[in-house]
Parts: sequence; structure tokens; C-alpha cells
Amino acid sequence: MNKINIIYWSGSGNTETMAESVYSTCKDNAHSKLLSVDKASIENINEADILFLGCPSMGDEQLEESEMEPFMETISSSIKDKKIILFGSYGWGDGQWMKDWEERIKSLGGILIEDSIISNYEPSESETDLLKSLGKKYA
Ligand SMILES: Cc1cc2nc3c(=O)[nH]c(=O)nc-3n(C[C@H](O)[C@H](O)[C@H](O)COP(=O)(O)O)c2cc1C
Repeated sequence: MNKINIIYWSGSGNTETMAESVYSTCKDNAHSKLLSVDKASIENINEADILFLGCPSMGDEQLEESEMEPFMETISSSIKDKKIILFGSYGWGDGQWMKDWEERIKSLGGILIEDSIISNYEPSESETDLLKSLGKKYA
């Protein structure tokens, strides 16, 4: 059974809704955890077989700067060879924050095992279905 940790930051709830969709289909796996980033530690990275990381586009196409960005810096030496799926919500941009985040994960040696899931504001029904299917697939 995979240990699945879903770690996210969300300000207005859209990325949180995405995280909850993943968790809804893997929570019966006793090893799965849903953690907002302020509750997460490097241990939650090291213990995970599959890591879902979620953050919306903030600043100017950046990760949220007060919690998610420092967390990324803290965990950067633990990313190598980790199986990772990225997700998050955005507004008016073109998704550049996610492309930059993907490059950053790859440059740290992380393995992106699925295409990232991005939602324009609230996740659509098909995006929600996709997130649920990924939770189920890896549980
Ligand atoms: C301070 C701030 C900065 C933002 N910057 C961007 C941005 O650069 N590009 C973009 O597409 N959306 C931007 N957004 C829109 C958010 O990504 C969008 O509202 C998203 O749904 C928020 O996700 P959340 O509900 O999980 O917090 C910004 C929102 C805020 C509040």
C-alpha cells in the first residue's frame, strides 16, 4: 500500500477543494494524509511513496511566499527520486507558475509521475473527476 501524502497551501479554498478530491478516494488507505502546508514537515516528505503537492498561482506567477515557498526550500534536499504530482488553482495567468514549479521539481531530481492538474479558479467537474481518479489509482 502506498503512503500518499497530500500537502497544499490554499488561500480562498480552490486548491484545498482539489486536495480534498484526491483525498476522498485514498483516505481509506490508513497511510494517506491530507495536510495543509503549515501542518507539514520534512518527515511527511521522507515517509511518502507518492507526494501530491498543491499551491495556487500567487504573487506574479509564483508559489505562495509565506508558507509554501519556505516549505519548498526546506524540502528541496528530500525531493530527489520522489514520485510527485503537482496541482493548483490559478486566475488570470497562463499557468506559468506551474511550468516553473515542474522545472524546479525536475531540477531537484523529483519524478513527475502524472501531468500536473491546474484549475481556473474552482475545479471543474472533469478536473474533480481526474483528481479523484488519481487518488484511487495510487491508493
Ligand atoms: C495575491 C494574489 C496573487 C495572485 N497572482 C496570480 C497570478 O500571478 N496568476 C494567476 O493566474 N492567478 C493569480 N492569482 C489568482 C489565484 O491563483 C486564484 O484566485 C486561485 O483560485 C487561488 O487559489 P486558492 O483558492 O487555493 O487560494 C492571485 C491571487 C492572489 C490573491
